[in-house]
Amino acid sequence: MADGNTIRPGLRFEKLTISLGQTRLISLDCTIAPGEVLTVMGPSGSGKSTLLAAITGTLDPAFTMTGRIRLDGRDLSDLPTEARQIGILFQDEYLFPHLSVGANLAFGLKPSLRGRAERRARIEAALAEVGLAGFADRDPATLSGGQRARVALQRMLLSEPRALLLDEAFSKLDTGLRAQIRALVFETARNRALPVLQVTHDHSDAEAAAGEIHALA
Ligand SMILES: Nc1ncnc2c1ncn2[C@@H]1O[C@H](COP(=O)(O)OP(=O)(O)OP(=O)(O)O)[C@@H](O)[C@H]1O
Repeated sequence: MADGNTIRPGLRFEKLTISLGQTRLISLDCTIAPGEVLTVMGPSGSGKSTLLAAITGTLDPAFTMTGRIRLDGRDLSDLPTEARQIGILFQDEYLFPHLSVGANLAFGLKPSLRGRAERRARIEAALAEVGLAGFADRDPATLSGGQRARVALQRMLLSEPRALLLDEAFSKLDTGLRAQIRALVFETARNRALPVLQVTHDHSDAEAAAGEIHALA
């Protein structure tokens, strides 16, 4: 059913509440516009993972959710997880250790993309974009932490997400690398007009995002 909100681009939380029994964990009513970042901070147990689960469609039935989450106007509750077009980066890159870098990136490609040459070209272009041209046949274990982070970013982007979630995505990187990868991720999100929701414990992540901060109690 069309209404004023259905055409609004970005990731929108419409009077979203998530509770566990009588305890209200999340109360959110805002829009993350394309290219903007919302940082969610809060102590352990405050509901950060719960919010991410609600967005990806993996919320445990123990929680009660009211309100809506829309992505580019579409109500996400109508869609299964795999159809939500949400990209996620975690603190671990989750690259498959027994597969080459190129084979890892192939997991990001849409199944509808057929043709070996086209798939190979997409993978090569994704690697070149982050300074890793020629790395397709490398074993992930031979890459530095920063290189692995860039492969994980590109694998996620190959799936053509329409929003990006960062789950403590930079917390395993040391200070210099953290700033570098973080700048790359935020710049990429701006260039691709992706709304970003980042969950972090780190104030430098929040400052670097230069967006709104939502504190959970
Ligand atoms: N499946 C579940 N069933 C019942 N309670 C749960 C379940 N998953 C999480 N919780 C509870 O919900 C609350 C929020 O948990 P959540 O994992 O979202 O916190 P968090 O902010 O991500 O914490 P952390 O920073 O430690 O990862 C906690 O009190 C947790 O114990």
